[in-house]
Amino acid sequence: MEKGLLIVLSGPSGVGKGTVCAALRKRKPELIYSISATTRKPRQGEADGVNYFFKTKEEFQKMIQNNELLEWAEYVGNYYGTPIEFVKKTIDSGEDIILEIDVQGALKVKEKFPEAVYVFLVPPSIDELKNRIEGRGTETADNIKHRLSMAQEEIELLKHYDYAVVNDKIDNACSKIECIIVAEHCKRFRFIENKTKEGV
Ligand SMILES: Nc1ncnc2c1ncn2[C@@H]1O[C@H](COP(=O)(O)OP(=O)(O)OP(=O)(O)O)[C@@H](O)[C@H]1O
Ligand SMILES: Nc1nc2c(ncn2[C@@H]2O[C@H](COP(=O)(O)O)[C@@H](O)[C@H]2O)c(=O)[nH]1
Repeated sequence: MEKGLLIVLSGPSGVGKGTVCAALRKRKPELIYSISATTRKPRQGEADGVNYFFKTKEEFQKMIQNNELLEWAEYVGNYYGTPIEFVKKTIDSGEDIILEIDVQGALKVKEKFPEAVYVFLVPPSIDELKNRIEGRGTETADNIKHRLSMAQEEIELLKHYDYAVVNDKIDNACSKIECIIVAEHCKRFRFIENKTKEGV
């Protein structure tokens, strides 16, 4: 059976990754979303097991020690990581899964899964990124400053990605990601062709 795609979506904080994923969920309900573990405190309206698995630092360290994470990173004073079991199970069953993670984490995934699909969500401008993260109203002024300074460094790592999608309008960004998924499935013919040649 053909394996599912592992799609890694990154981009600076506030660019709209969560918003675009929420819209994609409605447009493409068959796509599976990985739920990350984090030591960050839940924001208003966030629920354990829905937005994140909220962990203490000790619980998170245990997950690292037990090799339960595909990747993990420290971001603005908190830990974030992707539980590996669910990702493996999903792709092995032939379903596509999307990881919404930061750039450091994405580059770690790339070391283990170079064949995954790496998509960078780009803000229309730095001013708009600032407006969005401020407008969301979830972070303190200091935290926003830190996130925006990370954004400058993260955008320089765009060259490691397969695709750049500008999140100007949510529908445009979703359409482009849907096109990428279709294209990547069509590209898998190379893999099938090689297997046929090898007589597998
Ligand atoms: N295309 C868009 N146009 C205008 N506003 C947008 C757009 N996409 C997202 N936003 C707004 O920008 C803010 C940040 O979006 P969101 O929380 O999805 O970002 P994020 O990249 O997931 O951030 P983080 O990495 O911090 O979780 C939200 O208030 C959201 O409503
Ligand atoms: N490396 C990882 N980064 C992750 C993961 N889950 C989320 N994130 C990223 O962290 C920042 C901050 O998120 P926030 O919810 O506090 O705003 C953002 O860029 C997320 O995409 C993960 O499992 N690994």
